[in-house]
Amino acid sequence: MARSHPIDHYRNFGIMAHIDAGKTTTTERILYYTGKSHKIGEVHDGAATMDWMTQEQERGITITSAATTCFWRDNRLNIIDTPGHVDFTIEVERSLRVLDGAVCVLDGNQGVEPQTETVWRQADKYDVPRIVFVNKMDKIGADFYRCVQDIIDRVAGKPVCLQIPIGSESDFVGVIDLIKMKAIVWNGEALGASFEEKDIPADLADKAAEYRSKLVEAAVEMDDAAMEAYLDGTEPNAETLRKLVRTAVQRRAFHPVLCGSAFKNKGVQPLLDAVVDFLPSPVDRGAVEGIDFKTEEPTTRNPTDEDPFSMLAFKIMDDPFVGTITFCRIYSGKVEAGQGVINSTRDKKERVGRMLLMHANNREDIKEAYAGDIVALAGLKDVRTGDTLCDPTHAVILERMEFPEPVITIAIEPKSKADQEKLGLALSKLANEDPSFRVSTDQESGQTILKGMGELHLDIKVDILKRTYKVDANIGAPQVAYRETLTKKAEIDYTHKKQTGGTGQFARVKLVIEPNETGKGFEFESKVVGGSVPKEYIPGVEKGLNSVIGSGVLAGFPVVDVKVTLIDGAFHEVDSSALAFEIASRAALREGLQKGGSVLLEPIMKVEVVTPEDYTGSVIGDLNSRRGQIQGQDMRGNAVVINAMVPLANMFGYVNQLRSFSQGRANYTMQFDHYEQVPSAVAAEVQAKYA
Ligand SMILES: Nc1nc2c(ncn2[C@@H]2O[C@H](COP(=O)(O)OP(=O)(O)OP(=O)(O)O)[C@@H](O)[C@H]2O)c(=O)[nH]1
Repeated sequence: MARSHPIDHYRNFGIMAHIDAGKTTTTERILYYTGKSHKIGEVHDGAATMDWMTQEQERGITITSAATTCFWRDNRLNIIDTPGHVDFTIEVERSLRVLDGAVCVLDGNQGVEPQTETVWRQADKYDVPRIVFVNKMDKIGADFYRCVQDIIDRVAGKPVCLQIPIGSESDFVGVIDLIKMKAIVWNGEALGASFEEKDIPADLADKAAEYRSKLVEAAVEMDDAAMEAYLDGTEPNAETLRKLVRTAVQRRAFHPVLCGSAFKNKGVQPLLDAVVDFLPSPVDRGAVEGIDFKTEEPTTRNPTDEDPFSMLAFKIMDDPFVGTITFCRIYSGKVEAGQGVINSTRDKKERVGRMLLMHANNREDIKEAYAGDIVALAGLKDVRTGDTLCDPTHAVILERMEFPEPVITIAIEPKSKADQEKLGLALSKLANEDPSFRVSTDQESGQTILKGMGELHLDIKVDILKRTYKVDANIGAPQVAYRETLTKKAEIDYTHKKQTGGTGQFARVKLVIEPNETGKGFEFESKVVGGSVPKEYIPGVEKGLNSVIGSGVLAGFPVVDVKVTLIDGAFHEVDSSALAFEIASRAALREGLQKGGSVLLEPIMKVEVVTPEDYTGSVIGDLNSRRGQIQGQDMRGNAVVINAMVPLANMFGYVNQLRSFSQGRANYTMQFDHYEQVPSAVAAEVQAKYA
């Protein structure tokens, strides 16, 4: 079997928008018009096909990112759903990496909203070519031209109109296509309403001419010959004009703007045309960079079927019908169901079992997939988001991923035995889907601890546990993941002796406890000679030490970067046991940590605030009051980017505070940077709270 479409007929693109701008509705209409989704689910009925999970519908944000395949004008479109919330930067960034272009949907009444700013700037960061769709032109207060101006004012974009609207609000009937210089008018508002090409209405002739010149002038900049011809009085024809606009989008020279009303079924077909005409194919995006698995040298993979097979897993989801599915983008080569591949990121063999193509309402089993495809794989063993799967004989690692340390924790306590079982299952699935989410057990209390990157991140996981997995549980308040370490060397000689009838307990250990290199964690070594502590008791010693390492002496936080050496000890023929050595070592280490000047460490976050200039002063003042250290300040487009290091403990509730003093226009992202000693005044407070 051969590929269905040549790779330059592929468009892997995302739709990005502020909440409620109409991303879901637009996607639904695209799926309808491309003929794959025949039953349309309105968002307000809660039946939309892209929003898979109840949590998303209720919160009105799209958390998961799914990919859907459809076809338009003999092109193969893969729509990659992009989430947009600040706490999900990993998912946003992951999906931005695998898509070649994007459609930015604006609410025609609201223009560029705060979240549009966020996603726009993220797309800038990843250099994603994009076109703009001004939606909701039928809505009261819709103003196309204000939206265009907004793109300049708010995000320093370079809008160039390819269409202007005919009518507005309830009189919105269609658009003028400035490339063809024709009116496109829809016959009614019904789904699937037909449309006709007409002459431009007389009252819009001047406006159309004005915007047409702006378009042509911007377009001819892309090509010397076209520019020369234009200066000599010849405008490019429609085909040339489209090519020039395509070049402009690929070079990020400007952002073409279209308009319509997804809800009233107007403007969606021309939007699809624009996706095909202007957004890049995988070929336009060129070779992808990677690292050769064997030589560790930089290498590349070309977007062709002839190059060795490689693909990147960008999203793992739990599907009620087929179990775990892994969404992958194939960058080079081809792959068949049943083929053996290597997960080069983890150096593990895998077999490609079932391969699925996801459409909006159905899934199709496929036997082969090719460069450019986005496929869903069922039944992979151990693949995480960001892993590369490839040809074992030409292995490559496409991306080395580093996930930020999860630094917020909450405790979760299932209410019954049945809940405990459900919880265990659910948590292992969630942890596989999202590498920034981790689970551990508190050794002291036996509680299950969830770790994540932010308050909302964990909030949503808890929501999923309760709703999707029906786990009934008590949830603790979110806490900072503090750590403890020691500052100086200590030597402890400890004897555990107990004599109460029958056999007694006896164990003596001599430990050297010292700071270890940062990042080395806990290390233990036994240097005992001459059998003063017999070998069979060493596991007891280690067990005792580990129990303290999990929960330090200051406030019960894990102890890091400590080296413990057993240098000597003593035992008793009858009274010694592994248990006695465990007890002795435990007590010895606790004493050592006290003597070794234990301190608390706290996570310091690298915070990036992007704000309109007006709020720069307030942002900086506020960060200072949060014990933040400003690292620098820069311009990105017309926004100010402020970088700071701030203790996580002082970042709770930041999102609301920032929104309130910037009218919702400033945004931030943060990620863990390093651990640092808590200043003593603050440490006393923390200890009082947790000890
Ligand atoms: N008047 C009007 N309403 C629209 C249009 N498109 C979408 N809507 C409505 O706007 C609301 C939000 O639309 P969605 O498609 O859910 O927006 P979204 O961007 O996907 O929102 P999230 O999934 O919450 O991020 C819904 O009530 C839609 O019916 C439009 O063209 N005109």
